Amino acid sequence: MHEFELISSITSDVSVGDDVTLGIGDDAAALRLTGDTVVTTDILVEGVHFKRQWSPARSVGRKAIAVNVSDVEAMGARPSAIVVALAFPKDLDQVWVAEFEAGVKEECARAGVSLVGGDLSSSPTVTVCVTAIGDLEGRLPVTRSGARVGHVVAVTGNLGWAGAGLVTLQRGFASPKEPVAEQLTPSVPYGQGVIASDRGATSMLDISDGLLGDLGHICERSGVGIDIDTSLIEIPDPVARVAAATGRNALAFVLAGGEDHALAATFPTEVLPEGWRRVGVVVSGDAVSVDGHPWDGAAGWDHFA
Ligand SMILES: Nc1ncnc2c1ncn2[C@@H]1O[C@H](COP(=O)(O)OP(=O)(O)OP(=O)(O)O)[C@@H](O)[C@H]1O
Ligand SMILES: Cc1ncc(C[n+]2csc(CCOP(=O)(O)O)c2C)c(N)n1
Ligand SMILES: [Mg+2]
Repeated sequence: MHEFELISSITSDVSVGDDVTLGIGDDAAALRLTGDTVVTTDILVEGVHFKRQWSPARSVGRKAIAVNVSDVEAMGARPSAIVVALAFPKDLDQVWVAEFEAGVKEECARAGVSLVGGDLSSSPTVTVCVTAIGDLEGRLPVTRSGARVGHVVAVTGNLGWAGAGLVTLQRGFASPKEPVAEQLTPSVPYGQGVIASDRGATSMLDISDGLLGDLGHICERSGVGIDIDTSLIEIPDPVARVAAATGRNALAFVLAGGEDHALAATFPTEVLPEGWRRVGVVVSGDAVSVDGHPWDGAAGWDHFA
């Protein structure tokens, strides 16, 4: 199949939301948003973020959308639109590309975003770059810099699952299935970003590199410390099972495992929105601690370490 046939087959059945005034098919799309626009991009590279032996194409397509929309959620914006650039080897099976695009559309529907454009190229390995756009709808962005001493630190979504899934896959296993599924496609708590913003969240981010590492960004930008109270941390059963089977520390998966794309935020009061759970408190200082002590385990993911 040639490039333009491929584009037609990908874009023939795309439906869009009311904020799209011009969808796929021209040099650019047009959107009519009601407030300030948030824009974010994240890249997925074969061998770095996924392996084709581990991930069905559909999961890669879904993950590419999920990890980007979670950044829009983390700003307290309503996810609006997505563009997807895909580069892949010339000899890649066309079914792979079709399934990837099906995954993109499936996750767009789950996230409530419109696919409004993209790009295709050939490349030695599969690379996906997505840009996501969100509408603040009159709200202020929830940044990383608004945490103040005494605020409650809370999370919504899964923690530890994707990291446990990665270790499972690295050891050559495909089960337990739930953590593996979360590694292949994180379940982002869609809708919670706007809810947190409306409930007064003072800072927020999505957890891509591990809870402690990412909360460190809030500490740095807000000029505070954060203390995590491990008595408040639940260890999900499948995560505990992977830890036991691999001789690892289950708490380390939850605190330092990456790629769950849960949301973490600080709130000025104890009363949290439904679905959020308290994990700690903002303290004076400049770093994240665990039960009052520095964490001596591995920090979060670093692409260039
Ligand atoms: N190559 C780049 N050029 C310009 N800005 C960049 C570049 N890479 C990252 N940034 C910006 O730096 C900030 C932090 O980016 P980073 O990728 O660490 O955060 P993230 O996207 O939330 O996390 P993750 O990539 O782990 O999901 C963001 O504002 C991002 O737009
Ligand atoms: C094949 C394979 N090897 C390793 C990993 C683990 N991994 C890759 S990127 C990342 C952090 C988030 O990335 P980013 O900061 O780019 O969002 C993690 C934990 C994986 N998913 N697949
Ligand atoms: Mg990024």
